[in-house]
Amino acid sequence: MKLRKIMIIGVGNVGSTTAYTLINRGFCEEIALVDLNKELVYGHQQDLLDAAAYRQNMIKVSLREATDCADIDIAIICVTAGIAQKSREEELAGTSKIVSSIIPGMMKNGFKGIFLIATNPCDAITYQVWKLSGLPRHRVIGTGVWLDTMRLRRILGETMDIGPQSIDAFIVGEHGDSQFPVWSHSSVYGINLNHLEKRQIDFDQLGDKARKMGFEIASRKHCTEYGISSTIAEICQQILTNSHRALALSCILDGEYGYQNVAIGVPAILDQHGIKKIIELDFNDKEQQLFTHSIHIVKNYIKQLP
Ligand SMILES: NC(=O)C1=CN([C@@H]2O[C@H](COP(=O)(O)OP(=O)(O)OC[C@H]3O[C@@H](n4cnc5c(N)ncnc54)[C@H](O)[C@@H]3O)[C@@H](O)[C@H]2O)C=CC1
Ligand SMILES: CC(=O)C(=O)O
Repeated sequence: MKLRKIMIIGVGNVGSTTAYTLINRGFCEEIALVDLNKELVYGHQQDLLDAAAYRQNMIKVSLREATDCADIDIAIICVTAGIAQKSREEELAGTSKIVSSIIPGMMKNGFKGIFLIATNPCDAITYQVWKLSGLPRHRVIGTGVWLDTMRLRRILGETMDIGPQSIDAFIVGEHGDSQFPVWSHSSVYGINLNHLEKRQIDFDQLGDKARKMGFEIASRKHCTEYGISSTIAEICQQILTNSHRALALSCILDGEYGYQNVAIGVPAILDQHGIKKIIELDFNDKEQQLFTHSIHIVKNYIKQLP
């Protein structure tokens, strides 16, 4: 049986918590850590190995260079030169420079897996990794708006006293300020949310709360790590188990929704090869306008890539 191997590039708050989450979920056999800060990454490796010792299955936690990647199934990008404090766009110049210095070397050294990007601004960096890698688009995926979607489901769940897993609401667009919830397609057991709680709930306010949650958290603890790490682990698990589940991810569009040459958050089905199919939603007029606006925002970031 082939061992499943995940590489984490950038082992700071997000990378180290992702490694810990992967260990506790137990569906891969090796987690390869890559970071410029050799002391930090050695410390994380030893601590993570202590945690892995509690598992029934053998999980190797290795230290590697990004170029040592020919046997890796999924490479997670969570590097940064400094995390954003107000808008994810603040990171564009710094993170795109780091990404340019990493991806070509990986491709030269035979990377054959799937890239999963969490680094911000997530959609633009997903596009950059796709361009630099030359991989088919189904093998380059951004975490996109899946975290925002889970935040929305969590907030709705608290308000409606229903478990988040039973709420089929989701967000599309940029992982940033121009994202929006698709209320026209949001339901509980097939009952549209607008019908279910028409008078009691201010849906726009809840959507706004989900959109701002990242900075609500970061303003208090400087970073967000637990939510995104569960998001990353969830996406890896769906890929490595060939689940065919649909999540709202940053995908490279090639004609879907009438756009191409852009990465944006849309629902997509995941299988062992990455994105199997992008689901095209029938937006109402307002949603279509919001989506077009979000596309323009991301395209503007893409123009600024090196
Ligand atoms: N997509 C999402 O929903 C979320 C995205 N993020 C993003 O994730 C990224 C990471 O955030 P944190 O972990 O909090 O930052 P951090 O500063 O704690 O970690 C970044 C790590 O990258 C390493 N690094 C920098 N350049 C490198 C290179 N060339 N090669 C290898 N490692 C390198 C640093 O040494 C550091 O350990 C940021 O872009 C942040 O905005 C964070 C939370 C949620
Ligand atoms: C930092 C970030 O992108 C988030 O927590 O949503």
